[in-house]
Amino acid sequence: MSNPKLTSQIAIVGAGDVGATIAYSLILNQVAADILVIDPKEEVRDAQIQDLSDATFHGNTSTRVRSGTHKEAGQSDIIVMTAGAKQKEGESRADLIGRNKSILESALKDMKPFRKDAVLLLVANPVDALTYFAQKFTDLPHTQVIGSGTFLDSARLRGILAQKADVAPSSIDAYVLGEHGESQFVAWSCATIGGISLSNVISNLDTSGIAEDVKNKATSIIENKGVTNYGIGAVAASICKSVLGDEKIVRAVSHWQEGLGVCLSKPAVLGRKGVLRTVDVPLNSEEKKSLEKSAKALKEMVEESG
Ligand SMILES: NC(=O)C1=CN([C@@H]2O[C@H](COP(=O)(O)OP(=O)(O)OC[C@H]3O[C@@H](n4cnc5c(N)ncnc54)[C@H](O)[C@@H]3O)[C@@H](O)[C@H]2O)C=CC1
Ligand SMILES: CC(=O)C(=O)O
Repeated sequence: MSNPKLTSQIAIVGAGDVGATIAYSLILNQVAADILVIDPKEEVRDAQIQDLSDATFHGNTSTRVRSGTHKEAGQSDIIVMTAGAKQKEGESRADLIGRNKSILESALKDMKPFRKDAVLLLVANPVDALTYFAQKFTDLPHTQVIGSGTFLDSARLRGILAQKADVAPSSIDAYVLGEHGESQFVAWSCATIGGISLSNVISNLDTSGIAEDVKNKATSIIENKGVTNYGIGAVAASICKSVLGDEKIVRAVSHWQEGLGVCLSKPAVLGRKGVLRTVDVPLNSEEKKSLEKSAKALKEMVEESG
């Protein structure tokens, strides 16, 4: 069935496993009229476009998928940056910074000038550092340059808690905050199920074990299949939908933190202008220290990358 309301254009920069899965999720969820796919590997790009187009011939016939240039990407409503190297076994997200920072800088240079209301969504890793650099490399307002951050980790956390409490994940409000990486932490003190404090619903929760499982989930998937693509596909498409629909949904995404001098994840209200505002959840003193530790780790990562 066609959707006459679809008018927006989303550019997917990087047509590898993650870029293609995000595009697929955008098609299934009928988020945009046009999806531009940009990748210097033309054969891979064109094959992904042909395959993705097959998904638009039944059900969602309103979305067109085509190849584009970096310049065209800069004129899109949303630009999703997945271009870059992914972790090989034994590598951390932080190990990718040198390679992915240069790819980011050259890709963004080729996209200029940006449409004034464009929202730039960083997905490539290390996502918090790349969000910081994308803000430096463009003249877009900081609020329009965001990273998928710990939205994915928070979804993983909700999945575990939902199983333990035997409730739907959507009834759980629980966040992983800070870096999408080693220094992330769970804000246990403000986690709720159906509005009730988590500790009143589930007793004897192994909080440190769960936090470790969430942190290590990507590594264990990558060890066995070489990539994580479906979780981020759903998460990135959901951010795009919230932005284009000006939905004002609250999600933990990476964005500029004035007081800390880095980009990291805190819950934020998402709308057409990107991050409309940060939601400062009340953290206990231990969690406040974890947030500062995460900011320090990210600052060092950014400084060491030159
Ligand atoms: N933020 C998150 O939660 C997640 C982030 N990722 C990250 O996403 C990134 C991409 O992962 P995959 O798609 O699996 O990698 P991939 O290797 O399958 O695809 C990357 C693509 O980027 C392309 N590329 C390189 N330079 C480019 C440029 N200047 N312009 C356009 N395209 C360019 C490559 O040709 C390649 O096709 C990695 O950094 C990975 O760590 C992956 C999963 C989750
Ligand atoms: C690869 C990655 O960042 C993730 O799946 O969380």
